Amino acid sequence: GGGRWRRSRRRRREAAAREGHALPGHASPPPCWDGDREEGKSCSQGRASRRVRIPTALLAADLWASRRLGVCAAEGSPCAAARPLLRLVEVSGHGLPWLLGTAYGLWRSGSAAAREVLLNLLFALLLDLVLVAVVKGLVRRPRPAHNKMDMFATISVDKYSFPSGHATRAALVCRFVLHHLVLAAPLRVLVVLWALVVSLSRVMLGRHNVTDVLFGLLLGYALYSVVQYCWLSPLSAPALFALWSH
Ligand SMILES: CC(C)=CCC/C(C)=C/COP(=O)(O)O
Repeated sequence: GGGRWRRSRRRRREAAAREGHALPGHASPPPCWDGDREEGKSCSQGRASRRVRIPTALLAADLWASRRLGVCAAEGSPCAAARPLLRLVEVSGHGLPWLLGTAYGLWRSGSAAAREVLLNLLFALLLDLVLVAVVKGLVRRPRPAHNKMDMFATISVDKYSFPSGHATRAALVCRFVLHHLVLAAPLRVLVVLWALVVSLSRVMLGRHNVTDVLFGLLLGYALYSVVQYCWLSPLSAPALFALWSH
């Protein structure tokens, strides 16, 4: 009796996973993701090379929390009125304004010290873009099903979700600015708040799942340590700095 009940329950769970919906008492069933199919579909239908296995309970909790927090994901969402504001927050953490702004600052900078800091910020931003693109391309986690893909200036790997590029940039820039700029305490708090709001807004806009953002923050935090370790200076990279002396 017990064995048959367990078998039939397992069959129902597998069928639910194939169809991408949850059983009563189970937040979400998918056991893995495959970058070319919507998350929540059975991996038995995907190609082995594209599969990423992660604990089912963690994935289910992640999908459940991300759906609940995606309150500005579309026009009909509970907090749709806040969507335009969050899209402005999105622009504030986008790679393009940061790259262009830093390059412009570098071009206009009058002091050697400012040039050194800006050159390292540019290096950090480029390293971040490459690293995120590589991880997205390897992991191939699809964006949440409730995401509306209306972001500006994306590259091909941006159809993938893990990790959040905005979250890595927010953590990286936050650490960089706090370390290299002399700011009054209220401004330092604002910088940290900006990084947190950019990260939270990724889930609220439906762009990302919670784990994409948490991993992105960790990656950006760690990346800053790499940038500090490889710090470019007139001593370590004389050829680069010689570009400005002519
Ligand atoms: C085109 C350039 C220079 C950068 C792309 C920036 C971008 C669109 C990142 C995606 O961020 P999320 O992974 O947080 O959605």
